[in-house]
Formats: sequence, C-alpha cells, structure tokens
Amino acid sequence: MADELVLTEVTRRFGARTALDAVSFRVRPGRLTGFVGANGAGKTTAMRIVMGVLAADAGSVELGGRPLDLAARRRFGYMPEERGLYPKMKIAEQLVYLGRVHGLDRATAASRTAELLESLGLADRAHEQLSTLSLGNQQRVQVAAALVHDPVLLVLDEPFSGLDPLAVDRMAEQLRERAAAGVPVLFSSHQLELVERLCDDVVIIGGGRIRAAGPATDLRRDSAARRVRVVVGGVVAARVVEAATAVPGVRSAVADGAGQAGPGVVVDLDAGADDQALLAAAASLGPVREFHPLVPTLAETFREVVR
Ligand SMILES: Nc1ncnc2c1ncn2[C@@H]1O[C@H](COP(=O)(O)OP(=O)(O)OP(=O)(O)O)[C@@H](O)[C@H]1O
Repeated sequence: MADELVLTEVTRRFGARTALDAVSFRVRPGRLTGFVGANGAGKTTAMRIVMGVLAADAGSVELGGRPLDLAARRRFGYMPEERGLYPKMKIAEQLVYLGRVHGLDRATAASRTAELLESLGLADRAHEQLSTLSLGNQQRVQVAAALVHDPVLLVLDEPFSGLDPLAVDRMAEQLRERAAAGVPVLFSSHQLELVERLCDDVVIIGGGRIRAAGPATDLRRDSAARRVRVVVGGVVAARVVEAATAVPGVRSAVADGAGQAGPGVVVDLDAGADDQALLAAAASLGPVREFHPLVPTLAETFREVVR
C-alpha cells in the first residue's frame, strides 16, 4: 500500500494576496480525491506546492510522514494545468523521455510506454506528433506522461476539462484503476456531478481556505443545511409551506409537486433547528405521509459551504 499525502497548514501569498491560508487536508492511498473550488480558490497553487513547482511560505507537505524532497517527488505523477508536453515531439518518444527523467532505464521506459499506448488505444499513433491527436486523446497522453514511471502519488489539474462524455469515462477508468492499485489520486475539477460520481473523498476549497473535506457521502450528509421532504395527506402544498415557514429554524419551504403521496414540500432547516417542531406543525394539518431527510447533491453542498 502506498503512503498518505498530508498537507498541514500550508500558506502561500502572492504579494498582498493570500492564495492559500493554512490549508490542511489529506489524500489517502487507494482513494480518488476530488479537489473542488471556484476559479481562483487555490487548487492549482496547492497542487504546485505538492509537486514542488512552487514553494510554500509556511506549512508542510508529507508523504507517509516524511517531508518531500526532490527524490520523493520524482516518483510522483503530475498533469499540470499548463499541460506541458511538446506538441511537435513524437508521442512515444516523449513518453520514453519522461520515463527516463523520472529514473527509469531505457528498456523499462520503452516497455511502459508501449503498454500505456496500447491500453489507451493509441499504439498506432505512437510515432506521430502529439499535435496531430484530438484534444481528448492529447489529454490521455498527458495522463500517460504522468503514469509512465508508475507513480506513488498522482496529482492532476483539471484532467477532465474539455473532454466529451466517452473520453470522460475512459479518463475516469484510468484514474480509478490507479486508485485501485493503491495510489493516492488527487484531481481538480469544476464538474461537480462527475466528482460526486467518481470520488471517494472530496476537498472543498474557497478563498484559499479549506471549507470541507472528507468522504463525499459524509460531506453531503453533514452539510450545514438539513433538508426534509414533507407530505401531508389531503392538504395542499401551499398550506404546508405556510405552516413550515412559521416553524423556528426553517430557512425555506418550497412545494416540489413530484411525490407519490401528493404534492410534497421541501424544507431547509438551519443546522441547529428542531425537526420535530416541523413534524408537529405538519401533523397539525393532517396525516403526515412522508417526512424524510433529503441528502443534498455535492453541488448543493458546495454552494452551502463556500457561501
Ligand atoms: N504566479 C502567481 N502570481 C500572482 N498571483 C497568483 C499566481 N498564481 C496564482 N495566483 C493567485 O492565487 C489565487 C489562487 O489561484 P489558483 O490558480 O491556485 O486557483 P484555482 O483554484 O486553481 O483556480 P481555477 O479554477 O481558475 O484554475 C488567485 O487569486 C490567483 O490570482
């Protein structure tokens, strides 16, 4: 099993701007970790610091409890935001070259390259220039470049951007495969549905601070807004909305009209609110047919925690 990556209180300033403010999170071995945040939130900066492309002003980054040095980072796989392969160089040639840069001997670099290109379905393009491939295939070669030396950690900046749905699936498969092999995988993305579908763990960053981090299912369950769906038999939704709105701690109540037992009402409660008071208010109107929590989507959780 590979080691865990741990960032502790990492801070980075650019002039007067604090891009990362005491950022701490972990990327566990064998798990896919999605790194999400608005534009300018600090994802790329954090990834660059992990890779040593950029230095932190304070804080530490460790793998398996050991601080990172050049030798440790040589064993990492990285897909930078600016991509970084040579458009005019032949595909196989640059993968072999990168394998060598990461310490493989020529024969191993060549066989790993052949293997990767075969699994990407690009074996027949091996001797063409990268720029002759479609964007999606170029992106897959970028991942191959991050994988060629069998990295102990994988860090990918927006690997899914610009890919069509099929290419997304193939990319996802590749990342899952790496995670299944025990490697900690961290990738950034703005596609929250995709992150929700794919990731074991999620780290949400906003304005350079970690807003939430942990298993995706826990984050969604624990997100500050608690949401309940209420259906009262024989009572129009408007009356339920009215009664719910009067309950202390109810943020909003909206009819959804889609339930089995009649039109339902979706109620958002403040974190500390008493859901039993809401239940009592509903029961005072008529028979309560439904009263159950609705787990928010990751996108809803994201909006909640970065607000
Ligand atoms: N080299 C730099 N010089 C000055 N400011 C920088 C530099 N790199 C990043 N920043 C600033 O740091 C903050 C974080 O940027 P970063 O690129 O890490 O965000 P991000 O979450 O990756 O955004 P995006 O989703 O848009 O890629 C931003 O305010 C950005 O302008």
